[in-house]
Amino acid sequence: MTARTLELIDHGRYPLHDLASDAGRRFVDDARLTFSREGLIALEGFLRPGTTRRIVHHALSDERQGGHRFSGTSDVFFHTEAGEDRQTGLAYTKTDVPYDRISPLSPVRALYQWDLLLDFITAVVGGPVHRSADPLGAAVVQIQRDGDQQDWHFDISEYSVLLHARAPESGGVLQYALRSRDRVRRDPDAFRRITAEDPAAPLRHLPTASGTLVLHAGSVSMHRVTPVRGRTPRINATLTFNSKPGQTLNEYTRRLHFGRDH
Ligand SMILES: O=C(O)CCC(=O)C(=O)O
Ligand SMILES: [Fe+2]
Repeated sequence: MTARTLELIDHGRYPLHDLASDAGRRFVDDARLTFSREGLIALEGFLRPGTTRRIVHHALSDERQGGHRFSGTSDVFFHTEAGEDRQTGLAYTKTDVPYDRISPLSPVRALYQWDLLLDFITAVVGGPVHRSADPLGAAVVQIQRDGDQQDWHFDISEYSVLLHARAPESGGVLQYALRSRDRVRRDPDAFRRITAEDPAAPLRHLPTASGTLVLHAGSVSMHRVTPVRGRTPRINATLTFNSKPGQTLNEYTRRLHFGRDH
């Protein structure tokens, strides 16, 4: 299983099986530095082309059989802050395939269950991480078509790995405000500046590129996905992790994104 999972990635460039070697240590040191400076790392060409093709194939058939079309608004904190329901006011759309509807044959499942990926994340974030225990949101495949977008939010999970499988013709950029949670919670003006893309509160941008693995700390950096444009859908998988075992989403978020609670 592990040997075969290794073949899903470019392990010559990204030696997840050999982190104790000189090359492995250099790779982790670089990733750790970038993660602490930028709040995320993006490993281009991490997935082999055959892997992204298989993710796309399963995403499109899983979408037909178990995809949930979301259309609406949400609280940027997903109800994790008592007494808060902070909305940008934007109605947005996207389609999610929840974990229990992702094909067992999709590489997304093999990669989520792969212990070497867990070891790599642990090394980069500097402490043990665990897979989510959420039956629906632990790992999600997202399909975004022309006009779809995800509004500003903070993730409930501490860490997300994003697997970019297909890039759209344009749009579909991950924008984030580095370590903005405390600022946004305390200061409505900070929130307004970020969502208005005020140059005084500079945002970081990450376009979608097929094959890239992104690791980000989405619970502390407010982020969104800009509107996708064109006929090619954006296809992305989100795998979630926490420093504590047994963590889940909440009912609000499950109902919002999957239309059901279990
Ligand atoms: O699709 C992405 O790049 C990010 C999605 C996201 O923010 C999320 O699933 O919470
Ligand atoms: Fe997110």
